[in-house]
Formats: sequence, C-alpha cells, structure tokens
Amino acid sequence: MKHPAFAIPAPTRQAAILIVDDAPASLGLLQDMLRGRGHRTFVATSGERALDLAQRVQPDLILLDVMLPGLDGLETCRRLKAEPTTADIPVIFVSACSETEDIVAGFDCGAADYIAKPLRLPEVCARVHAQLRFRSASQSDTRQARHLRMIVEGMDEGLMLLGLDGRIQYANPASERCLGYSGSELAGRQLAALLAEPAANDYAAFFEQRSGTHDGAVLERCRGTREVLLQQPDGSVRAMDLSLSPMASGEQLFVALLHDIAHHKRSEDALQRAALADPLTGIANRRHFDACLDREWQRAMRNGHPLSLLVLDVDHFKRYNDVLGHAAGDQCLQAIASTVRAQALRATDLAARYGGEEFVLLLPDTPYEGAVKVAEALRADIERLRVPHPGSDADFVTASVGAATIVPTQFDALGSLFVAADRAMYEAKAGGRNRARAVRAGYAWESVQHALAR
Ligand SMILES: Nc1nc2c(ncn2[C@@H]2O[C@H](COP(=O)(O)OP(=O)(O)OP(=O)(O)O)[C@@H](O)[C@H]2O)c(=O)[nH]1
Repeated sequence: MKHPAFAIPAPTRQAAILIVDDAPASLGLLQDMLRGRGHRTFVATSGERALDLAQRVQPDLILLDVMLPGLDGLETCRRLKAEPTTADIPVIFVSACSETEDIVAGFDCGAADYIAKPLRLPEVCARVHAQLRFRSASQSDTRQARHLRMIVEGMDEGLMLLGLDGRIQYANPASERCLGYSGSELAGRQLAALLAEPAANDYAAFFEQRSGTHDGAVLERCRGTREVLLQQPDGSVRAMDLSLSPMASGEQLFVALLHDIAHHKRSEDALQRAALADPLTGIANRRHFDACLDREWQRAMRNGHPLSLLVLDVDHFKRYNDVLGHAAGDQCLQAIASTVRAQALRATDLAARYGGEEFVLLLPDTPYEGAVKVAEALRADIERLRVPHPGSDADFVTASVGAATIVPTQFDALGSLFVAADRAMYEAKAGGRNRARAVRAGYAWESVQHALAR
C-alpha cells in the first residue's frame, strides 16, 4: 500500500552489523570486508554474548556461525526470534555445514539467508546488502504504517472501512464519537442501520445492489458526498456529511468519511436569521413579514378566521432627524421597534419594520375589536416612552396607527389588507396624528354592508 505522497524516506546511516563467529580467521575476514564497505561491526564469539550484544546495540543485521561453543547458532537464532526486541533483526547464517538439511534447519529457525563456507567475499557482500535493503524497505513501511495510523486515529473526520456488503470493518476514534458507539460495537454493523431515513434505505439498497439489482438513481445518491442523519444511541439524530468511495487499491473495500457539519448548520441558521431580520432594530424585516402575511392569509382563508394588521408611522420623524441628528433618529427607531414587539403578545403575532419609520404588527386570529384595542395600546405605549421631540407639537415622539381586519376570501387580493391598514394610518395622520384608526376590509365585510344598505 505505497503511495508517493506518503513515502517517508528511511534515515540514511551506516549499517551496524553483528558478526558471531568463534573462528578468528573468518571473523577477521568478515570484519575487514564490512568495515571496508563503511559499516560498523560488532563481534561476539559465543551465542550468549551474541544475544546480549544484539539486545544492546540493536544491529541492522547479524551474521551468525552455526557451530559455536555452548549455545549453538541455531538455538541463538531461535532465541533472537523469540525476543520481541531482536525478532525483526535479519540473521544470515554463515557456516561450513552446507548440506541441504543444514540450510533448511537454518531457515526453519527464522534466518533470512544462509551462506556456505568457505566464504566468497563478493557473494557475502551481495547477500549482506540485499538483506540491508529489505530491512530498510520494511522499516520504512513500518514507519509509514505508524504515521498513517497516527493520522487516521487523530483526525477529526470519522473514517470507516466497509466491506462490499456495507458492514463496518474498521472505525477510527472520530467515527466512534460521531456515531456514539465504541469500535467493537461498530464492528460488523451495517452502515445503513446507523442512518436515519431517507439515507438508510438508499445505502441499504446501494450495498444490496452489489449482489444483484442496479438502480442508477440510488447509485448516484450514495456516490460522493451526501448530507445524512446519524441515528444516535439515545434516539436523537445528528446531521453529517457522508462521503463514500471505493478503496483505490484492488481491495474490495469502501472508505466512508463522516464530516461534522454542525458549525455549517449553525452559520446557515444564523445567515437565515440575519436574512429575515432588520439590521437596525433586530425585529423581522419586510421580507419576513411578507412571507408571514402570505402564510397567515392562507390559513385565515382556510379556517374562515379574522386576520388583523396594524401599520404604524412615526409622526414628524423627518423633523426629529433634522433637529437631533440621524444617530438619535436610529435610537428612536430602536425604542419604537421594542414597543411594537412588546405588543406582539401571541406566538403567532409578528412585529416587523416595514421600511424607514414605518412598522407593522400582524395579528392572526384577531377580530376587529381586538385590533382596535391593540392599535390604541400601541399608540399609547409610544406616547408613554416620552422620547423628547423638540420639533413636534406634542414635544414627545408619537405615532399614528392604522389597523385593518379581514376575513379573507378567494375574492380578496393579498395586498388589500395592507392597503386598508395603510389608508387607516393616513387617516390617523390627517386626523391630527398620535391617533389610531381601525377599519374592516374585504369582500365578506363589504357584502354584509351592501346587504344592510339595501
Ligand atoms: N434616523 C433614521 N431615519 C430614517 C430611517 N429611515 C427613514 N428615516 C427618516 O424618516 C423620515 C420620514 O419622513 P417623512 O416620510 O417625510 O414623514 P414624517 O417626517 O415622519 O412626517 P409624517 O409621517 O407626516 O408625520 C425621513 O426623514 C427619513 O430619512 C432610519 O433608518 N434612520
């Protein structure tokens, strides 16, 4: 499993080679040859000494004679292989015993190679270098695997390996956190069984397909990245992005990545909220109001319930700005907005800034009498704020409020409620300002009036 991007070079250094031989002649020959090639050599003349030295100097390679006094070479090799700290050090037997069974016995003990005496130095040199190359490659693989394991175990994304049947074969610690189960609880479970609908069905079908049916649409939904809901052990769900891709190597596995999107969701929600709020006052903006009016209009029409709307306009606000400045004007609008919002008593009431110094209050399920009361209360609340207004007749900020009530029918236009309330507000202005005016509007009301007039 090698990839150029992950190749971690092995540190280059002289090899340390332990030579174990009780015959001074071959010992000297090997030592001279290896030193001549730039290697560091260590020497032991017995098996016991060899075990001790191997532990301490951790050589890259051991050249081991078979015939040794005391512990022979075969037993020494067995012990080296049985000890975890020396097990990976390659051992090459160097021996005058060169019968087939001797060589086989050497490999059976765990040796990497077997060189027969008398020594042919170029051959020894080639075999030594071949073993050093293998070792360096395997050390680099081990290091690479360790690095990859650290990355996978430390990453914030959940990473899972799935079999072709969609069962989890490996889950990293982040997946355990995302899914709320331990690695052993996840092992062998179907990924689809950990998802909420509709993804659960799609992924179950996707993995079933591999053993039969082919539905292109399901394939498309499951390939690549998709937002899914993970079923948590406590019954709650958690939104995440799930990416599924086949393992690049020939192995029959899928890699599934889980990416937490909670913070995206939070900023998405914040953006959505911001798009619906008036930046100066924090109450709903006109866009939000229009959407609510539409919704409540349809609801009122379905249920035959009254819908009321108040339109409030600050009196002589141009003068307020002119005398006290725009910043003071902004503060004044914020105080008015809070007052309008305070009259939105029910959860379904909506206070909004319609534009400039004009505010609206939408009151679903509110008859004419109720609208009259709220309109007057709102006017009085603003007067009670006692915000000084040097340019006005009242010396304080006041507002004119128009209210309209409709039981909408299919013969009424959506805009008619606002027009009626706005007209009532202008009547209040015309009547001397700081007043509330209320009207009934719509086809149902006009029909009654028409009938009564006849
Ligand atoms: N400070 C401030 N002023 C605003 C804002 N939006 C609109 N205005 C001001 O509100 C004033 C509205 O003035 P007009 O429409 O002439 O009405 P008015 O002076 O209130 O007079 P009447 O409505 O007839 O009582 C204008 O001067 C606008 O500039 C705002 O966000 N902040």
